[in-house]
Amino acid sequence: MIELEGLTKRYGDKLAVDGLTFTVRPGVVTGFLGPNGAGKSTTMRMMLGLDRPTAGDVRIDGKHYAQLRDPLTSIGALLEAKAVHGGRSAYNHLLCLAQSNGIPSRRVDQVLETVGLSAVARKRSKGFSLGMGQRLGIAAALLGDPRILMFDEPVNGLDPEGIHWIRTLMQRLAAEGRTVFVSSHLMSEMALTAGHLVVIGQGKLLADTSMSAFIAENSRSYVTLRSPEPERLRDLLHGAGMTVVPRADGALEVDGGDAAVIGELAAANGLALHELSPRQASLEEAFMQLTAGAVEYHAHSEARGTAPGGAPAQPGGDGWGAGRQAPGGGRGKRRRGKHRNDVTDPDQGA
Ligand SMILES: Nc1ncnc2c1ncn2[C@@H]1O[C@H](COP(=O)(O)OP(=O)(O)OP(=O)(O)O)[C@@H](O)[C@H]1O
Repeated sequence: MIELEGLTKRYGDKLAVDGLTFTVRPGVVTGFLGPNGAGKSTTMRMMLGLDRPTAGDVRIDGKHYAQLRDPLTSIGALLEAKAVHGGRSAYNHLLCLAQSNGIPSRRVDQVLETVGLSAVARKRSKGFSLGMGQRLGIAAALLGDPRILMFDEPVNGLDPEGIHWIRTLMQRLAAEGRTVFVSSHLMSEMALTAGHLVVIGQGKLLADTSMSAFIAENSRSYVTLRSPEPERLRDLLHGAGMTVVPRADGALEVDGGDAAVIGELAAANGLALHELSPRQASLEEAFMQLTAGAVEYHAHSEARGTAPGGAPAQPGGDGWGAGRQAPGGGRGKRRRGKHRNDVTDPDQGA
């Protein structure tokens, strides 16, 4: 396990990490999410003893990183893909790491095989592509066969095959009962990879929950309907206590009722439906809702006419429809000029 308690890091005036308390557990891939500058890399660096906390504590299986005897056998990490001496071959890079960490040299060939670099093992890593560099970094993380693995943006710059490979590897490592902690900005990828999420914003913990609960709690789900008699349908659903918002394209969006109930109600009242689609919110939509108030660098070119996740905006202006509030107590509303490092796009005249 990785246990953080009140973990805090201050750089001058900047509180980069602000009292984080959470536990990363084995057996599941835990995604670590947050907008740019939220403090993810700083947190990971403190976990690895590369930065000293201003306050609080982080323990790896109950110990501080500095107390681990052969750290690579307890925790493996990919922080920066190309943190490798370019003149060295992949094999020699890994061999040096193995020798300085009491790891048998046969592990070098094993991990090269695992990451698919055996054929280029004797070549200088200077000529490696971004993807090969990522694979070498992952090989180093796996070298000590650690029970805990940590990856900072592992799929950055990878092609679809590489992304798929990393996803499968992480899930396999978690299925073996290891602790897998991974940061990424690729929400669609994270949604496929992680079972648990830790989300931070401006250094503070915003969520520590399962993927499904996170999406359910931080996004709105609704049913989209189309009917040749939209007004009759709207009155019927209103009468049943549902909130109905007509869309500009003629569809109705319904909160507060599930598709089966709506379909049966329409049938019982002789109303034809041309569409009845429950809408499952995406991780990206939920993430944007939760973190909108914690975004440090925020462009002002707001997409007018679409809500996060692509739902058309209502005349109410915030994309959630008149009279409704975004989940999370309205944190989802974008407010101009609230954030310290707001970037104003002069072309937008904001
Ligand atoms: N060495 C440092 N000196 C001063 N400020 C720093 C230093 N390292 C990080 N920061 C600041 O701390 C904050 C958190 O940075 P960090 O890199 O941890 O965020 P992040 O969540 O990893 O961001 P990103 O997603 O953009 O990689 C940022 O405001 C950053 O500018």
